[in-house]
Amino acid sequence: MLLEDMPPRAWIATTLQWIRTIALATLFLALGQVLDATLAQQESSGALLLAGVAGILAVTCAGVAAAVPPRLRAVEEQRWRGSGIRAALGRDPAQAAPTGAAGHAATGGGMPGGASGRPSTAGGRPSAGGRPSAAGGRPGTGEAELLTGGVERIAEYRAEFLGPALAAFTAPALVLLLLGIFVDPVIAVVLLVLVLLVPVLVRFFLSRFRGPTAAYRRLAGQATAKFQEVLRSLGGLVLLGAEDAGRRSVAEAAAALRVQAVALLKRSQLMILVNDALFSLVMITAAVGLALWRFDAGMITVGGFLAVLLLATLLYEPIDKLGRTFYVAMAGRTQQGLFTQTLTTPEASASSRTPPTTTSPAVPAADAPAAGKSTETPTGQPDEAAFGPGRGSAELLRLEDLGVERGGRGVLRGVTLSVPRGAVLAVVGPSGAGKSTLAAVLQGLLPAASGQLLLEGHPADPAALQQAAVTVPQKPFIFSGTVAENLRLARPEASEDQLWKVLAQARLDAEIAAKPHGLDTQVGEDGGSLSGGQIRRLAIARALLSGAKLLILDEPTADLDRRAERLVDESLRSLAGDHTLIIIAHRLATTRWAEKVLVLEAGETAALGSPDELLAQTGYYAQATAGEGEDR
Ligand SMILES: Nc1ncnc2c1ncn2[C@@H]1O[C@H](COP(=O)(O)OP(=O)(O)OP(=O)(O)O)[C@@H](O)[C@H]1O
Repeated sequence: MLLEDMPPRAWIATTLQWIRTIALATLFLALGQVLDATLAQQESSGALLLAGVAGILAVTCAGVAAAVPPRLRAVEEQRWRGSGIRAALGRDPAQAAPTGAAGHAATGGGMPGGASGRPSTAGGRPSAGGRPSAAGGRPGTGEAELLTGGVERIAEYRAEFLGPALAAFTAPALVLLLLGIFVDPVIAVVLLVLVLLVPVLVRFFLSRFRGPTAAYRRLAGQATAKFQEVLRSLGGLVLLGAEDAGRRSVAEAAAALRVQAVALLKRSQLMILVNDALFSLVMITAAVGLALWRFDAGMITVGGFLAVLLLATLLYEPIDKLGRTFYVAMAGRTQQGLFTQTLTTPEASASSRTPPTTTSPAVPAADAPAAGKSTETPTGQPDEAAFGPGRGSAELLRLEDLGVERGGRGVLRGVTLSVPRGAVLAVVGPSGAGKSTLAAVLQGLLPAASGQLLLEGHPADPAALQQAAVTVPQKPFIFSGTVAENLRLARPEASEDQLWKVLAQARLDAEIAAKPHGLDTQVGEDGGSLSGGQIRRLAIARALLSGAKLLILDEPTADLDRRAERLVDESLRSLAGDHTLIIIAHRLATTRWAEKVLVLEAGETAALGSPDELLAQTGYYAQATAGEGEDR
């Protein structure tokens, strides 16, 4: 089981450690020979040379072997995280875990804290809530936890524990073999018996830890579940003025976890102490006793005696390794099992968004009216809801007398609006007018306190809204991977053609094509190698790839220079007609091409009309637009 988890490159570290062990053993044997030769007043330069070469080889191998695991860890971390994100967002069970770990879901691993320690039931890790919302098509909070801390532990286990541990556990065989051949087979056999007792002792100690580890994991699961629960119901808690109760319950769960963590740490310290004191003592005492006995019997020389003592220190390596890293192993293997299990369940594998076809737009909108071709009669009357053709198959969203409360206060009141498919609606208004609140309601993140919100003619529940809408935030989430990987967050199975298609729609294709690595260009941490405008357009492309029916853009041109703003604008304009866009805007320049502009003031509809109509009036829109003109 250990071997199947080992990444191929971990063998480099293992092999180097083996060479180091042989080199060290050779050094110790050579030192014994030097001692014998010196005592006998004989030539010892050959043995000295051998000792020198072996010493240098041992140091070199140890140095290189130590450098491999951290690098491998970074690679493993990226691989598992990427795979997890793709699986979580793409619901592709086949991709859920990188190769080499598929079998662990079923077994939960043979280490403590595996199957028994997995708090997936009885108040443990919140399986339902923590799952990716299949409807939402995004990873759930439980998975977010796995994709962050969990992945780190898996990478640590696979890259930094397995290779060195295998080397450490096999080292005694090499040492005893050399001891048997070059010093004394009897001592080698007796020490072998002692070394073989190590696995028994290891099992014993690990079994002592199963209980506390399981308890710790159960409490950790409960604390996480509590935290997720409070987060999920935060809106409700705030509305009810019950934030303190939520805070208290999280604090209680965290306190219980802290107590258990301290207990676990105490036991861990005890284990390391017992390790160091007992096992090293036993091994060295046994080696000294055996060497004395064989020396008395005239079976070994003084140099052989020295070699036995020195070689005995190498026998202690497996226990030493275990004492230092067994936590890494336990946590990593458990997380690996959880990871594989969580991301390969059929529940998590149901894709709910309609994939785009190569012949249709990424967001199908067969009945969408062309941009600027609304049949609407211009109006500046607030509550007429006269945007789009009204009820009917072409209507994507309808808000009827919608009211929203935050902090016990009505922050949106009586908003009535119809948004047809393919329409472009800009929402503007002074700070605090309720623009973000409206966006949150349309994404299913805030409930309506009164009135109705209809999606395609049906009352919209939060899950349906989360499914239908994708938001491009002001600061889009871009992770350090390639352009293609960032796009495929939204649709892991997307073909290169589909990626190029959405990049073209977002007016980013030419810039990506001009880069030497094209779609495989690394975007850097937080998209550091891309400009602000490119990040915005990449996020727009990703939103398009998701196939969501509604794109909500939060200040799409905020903080951009004029050229970048123009490119983002162009990209959005090209989507009009085929995609339904709602643009939350402070900068009114970005709204000039919208079909309709909803002006919110103090939570109410102050005006609704085309930009030209609103400019002809004397309200907020005309004033703020004039103000912007002066600023520029
Ligand atoms: N979490 C919250 N709890 C209570 N009230 C809130 C909360 N968030 C916003 N509000 C209030 O709701 C009202 C509308 O805020 P909202 O953020 O929707 O306005 P906005 O038009 O988006 O403003 P801005 O342009 O500054 O982002 C404001 O009065 C604000 O104080």
